Amino acid sequence: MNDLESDPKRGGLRHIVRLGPYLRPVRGRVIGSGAAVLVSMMCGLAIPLVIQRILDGPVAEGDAPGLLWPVVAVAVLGATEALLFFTRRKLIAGPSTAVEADLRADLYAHLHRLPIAFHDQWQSGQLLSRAVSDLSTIRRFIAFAGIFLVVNSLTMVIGLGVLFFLDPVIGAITLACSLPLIAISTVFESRYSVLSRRSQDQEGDLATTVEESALGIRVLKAFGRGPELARRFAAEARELRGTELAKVRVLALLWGSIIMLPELGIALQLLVGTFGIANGTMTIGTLVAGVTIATYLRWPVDSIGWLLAETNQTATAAERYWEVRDAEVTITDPAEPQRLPADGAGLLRFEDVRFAYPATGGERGGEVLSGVDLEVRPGETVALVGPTGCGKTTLTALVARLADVTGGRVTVDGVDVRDLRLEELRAAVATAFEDAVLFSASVAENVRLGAPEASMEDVRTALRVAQAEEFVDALPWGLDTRIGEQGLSLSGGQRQRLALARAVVGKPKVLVLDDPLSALDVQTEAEVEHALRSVLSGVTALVVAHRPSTVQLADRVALLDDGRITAVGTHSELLATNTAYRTLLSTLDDAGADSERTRV
Ligand SMILES: Nc1ncnc2c1ncn2[C@@H]1O[C@H](COP(=O)(O)OP(=O)(O)OP(=O)(O)O)[C@@H](O)[C@H]1O
Repeated sequence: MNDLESDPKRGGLRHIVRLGPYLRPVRGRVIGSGAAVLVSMMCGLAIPLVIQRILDGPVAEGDAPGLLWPVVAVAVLGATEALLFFTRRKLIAGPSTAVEADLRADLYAHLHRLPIAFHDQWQSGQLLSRAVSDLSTIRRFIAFAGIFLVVNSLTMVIGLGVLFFLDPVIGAITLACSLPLIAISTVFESRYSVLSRRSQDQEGDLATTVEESALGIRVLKAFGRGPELARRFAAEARELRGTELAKVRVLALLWGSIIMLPELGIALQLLVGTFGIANGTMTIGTLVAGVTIATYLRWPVDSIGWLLAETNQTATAAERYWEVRDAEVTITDPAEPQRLPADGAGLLRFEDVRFAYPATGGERGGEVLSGVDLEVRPGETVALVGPTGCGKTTLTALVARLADVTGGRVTVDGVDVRDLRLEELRAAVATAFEDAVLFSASVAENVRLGAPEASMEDVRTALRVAQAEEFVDALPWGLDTRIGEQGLSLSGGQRQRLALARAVVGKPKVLVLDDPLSALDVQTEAEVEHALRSVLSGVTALVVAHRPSTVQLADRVALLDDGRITAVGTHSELLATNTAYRTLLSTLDDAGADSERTRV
């Protein structure tokens, strides 16, 4: 999902308006903060009017004692202005960060609910930049740009009104110089919004590159691909720089016009005012007050373009945020959930199961599974074998509903997995993957991800089953040892055994293992499988097998080929009767032997 450029005509503001429900709980403080800054600006506007009175009154008449109250008024107005500015900051800091935190928490929770298919299609860097920099942009808008856009517009209107009241000519000159600014800002806004979206997407791409390089650092180092990646990164960074420079050019053009026009206006006011004073149609106080107000209005007028740019950037950030939040959660609890039978022993069945990946890049995804029928009886271990890419992993993902069948059904104890609440299904079915991902947490916390309520005794039993207790006890803090990002400080075999412990800790009825033993040496693999069998004798297990040794430990073997189960039987039956199985096994043999040689 890259380089989506927003169409300015689509009305980016609606993406900001959709943030409304998040602002509702803090609206009192947001409005209070806006009111504080508006009153503070009004105090600033009032000061030139008092100055007018001073110049045309006590100063013109040489009345020194008459200066006292106007001077006190200026001091009080100045102090109030400063105090209210401070109040604005204090009022808005809490709400803006609270909204940012709520948006971020909801995004994170939504990411967890979204199906694997969503995560397959989105780069993690794009998600990261939306969760971090786009939300910071939204926070800045709530705390600053949003409020000032309203307050500065109001100040402009009120200030112009005061100028017209003071002297219609001075008012008209200021208005004439402000109107072109609004036109220029509108043109600038549409150009800036396209650039702003582009730069935010490019930032996401950069984040993806950094993240993938950090995760794959071993591969990159082993293949000596660091310099090439660095060149690619530099090219991406240059592209982002180009977009940022284009943004600066648009801003520079805008600022040029913004600075020039008000200066021109002040020059004209001085000219007209000097003639007015000479003709006796204007007082010195009125001219000074008019020029001071026009100068005071420069910030509200000047800032409009910049505030519109911030609004644009926020609209883009909000659009990017909602793109993720609007992604459909396709795997949900059923409307009328069923329960698993209390006396169910864990019968797993695939009935005419079909599956096709969603279409990507305009191409329709072909069917990977086209009518799979398979029964794994309670307590039985079935090994799933088949040529590479035939759909073994895909089939295992359907049991715990990491993806949903596109035809047929998967049942556990006779209940369609789609009729179960996800929580109940995932407590009954545990999955361990080929890639043993561990999290930055203690050993115990990593194992407990499989069953958060598990007692310390349950954790120990699971570790024992997975032949992991011994090495965990040898770690510096035993079960409390924090393991590094993705458990990188552990060996591949240790990580696999912890992943196995995590799968069995909840005592599931059905265990789905997607070749989780691939990183173990033959002896440890046999120990783990032996322990798994003896301790969890009541578990139904479907194991994707890439090694003959794994196949031999299963009660039966199912051969998946061309989207269907083409043979089921014991290892020796299939060996004796099925040519395709014999051929496949000889390739597995070779692969197994190769991997053993690699280890030696
Ligand atoms: N997320 C995905 N989107 C589209 N196609 C996919 C996706 N994941 C897998 N496939 C395709 O589906 C087919 C089956 O993949 P799967 O990983 O299930 O095979 P496998 O039998 O487990 O392979 P292996 O033995 O190599 O692990 C392959 O052609 C693969 O390219």
